Amino acid sequence: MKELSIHASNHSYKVQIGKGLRHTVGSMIAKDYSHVMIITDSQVAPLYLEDVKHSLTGTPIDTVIFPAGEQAKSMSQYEELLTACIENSLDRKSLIIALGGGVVGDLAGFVAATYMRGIDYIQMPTTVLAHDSSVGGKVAINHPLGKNLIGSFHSPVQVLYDVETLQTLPYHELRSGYAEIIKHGCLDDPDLFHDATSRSLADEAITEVLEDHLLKGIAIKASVVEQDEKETGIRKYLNLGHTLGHAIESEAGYGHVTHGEAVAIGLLFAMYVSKEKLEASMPIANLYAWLGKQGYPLNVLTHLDTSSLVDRMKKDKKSTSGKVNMVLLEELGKPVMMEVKETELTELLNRFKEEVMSC
Ligand SMILES: NC(=O)c1ccc[n+]([C@@H]2O[C@H](COP(=O)([O-])OP(=O)(O)OC[C@H]3O[C@@H](n4cnc5c(N)ncnc54)[C@H](O)[C@@H]3O)[C@@H](O)[C@H]2O)c1
Ligand SMILES: O=C(O)C(=O)C[C@@H](O)[C@H](O)[C@H](O)COP(=O)(O)O
Ligand SMILES: [Zn+2]
Repeated sequence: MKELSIHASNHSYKVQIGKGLRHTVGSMIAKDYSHVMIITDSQVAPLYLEDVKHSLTGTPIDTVIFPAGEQAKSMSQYEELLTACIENSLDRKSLIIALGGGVVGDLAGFVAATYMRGIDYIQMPTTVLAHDSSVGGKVAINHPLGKNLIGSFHSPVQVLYDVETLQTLPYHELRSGYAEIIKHGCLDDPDLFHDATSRSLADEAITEVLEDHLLKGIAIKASVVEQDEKETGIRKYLNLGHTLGHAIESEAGYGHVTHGEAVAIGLLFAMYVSKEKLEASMPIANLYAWLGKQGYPLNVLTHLDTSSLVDRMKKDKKSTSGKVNMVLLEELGKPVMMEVKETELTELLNRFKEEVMSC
């Protein structure tokens, strides 16, 4: 098992990564709790819920299963989960376990952040993408007008990543999660970027390097969130590719394009803007070709209206007074924040659609 410690403002927590951890959760939890509520989704539950439940002995356990998918990060689903907490008499000494991908982590984490003004929760990620979402304490639900607009910072008390669960992950979800690995490579590890984008994700051999890529991604994320937990400075860099990515997700309708698929297009756009505004040398053609070969749905952008996307980008959490701030790259491994004016953004997005996305 691999382990690293993250120092959050209120507490430190361990990220433990290994095979079969779902069978030993009970003995790995550091504290006694009055109640444990496992929150998971309808696809993960039949695969792993019993294993986790079985490992927890001696504490009353409740389980809540919600329909899988991005649409669950909604007000109505959030309210249902809070109702389940109240009906099951969870108290301030209770623990929530978020068993699943980023949707479960963000939603259950937001419930934990707000129920009785905040109770403990453990992240048990089961997707590649959740190497990112389970670390750092950002929890949120979506609003029809924008991604993750309702949320909080609430760090987990532990992250238990059973990488054996990734064996059942469908290929398109593995691919989706790789967008965040590539993002972490762009931000702080060009070798990781080059290594990941020189492989075929459909190849069986990816499982041999996957754990290494996940560990590298987690280490980069951990280092950033330790330095800037509440995103007043360098944490904004973790949003590389998300200014357009989030706009695509909400404009297309949550769940029509996965988070990772949208971020992949957003990464290409961030590279394009970096090339145009900073004269940065960016591997745009290589990344575009690699994403296409892996089957990322790159054509979704052509069906989305530029001015609607720009309006959505103006509502991004990094924007101030409607001014869009994007994370750009001076070179791979060197992120920088930059304001992009509305007219320029519209022009760049139109040119990006024509020059890059219609090849
Ligand atoms: N909080 C953060 O820092 C952060 C970071 C990145 C992304 N996110 C959020 O994460 C979400 C995306 O997460 P995701 O891609 O994990 O999506 P997800 O949680 O919807 O999981 C993707 C699909 O895979 C299924 N699944 C999960 N684990 C499985 C397994 N082991 N085997 C088979 N099927 C499995 C799920 O049921 C779902 O259908 C987005 O809402 C995004 O905004 C948050
Ligand atoms: O942890 C962060 O900070 C990130 O930006 C990581 C992103 O991959 C993630 O999608 C995050 O949820 C986006 O945050 P948001 O503040 O733009 O909603
Ligand atoms: Zn993301």
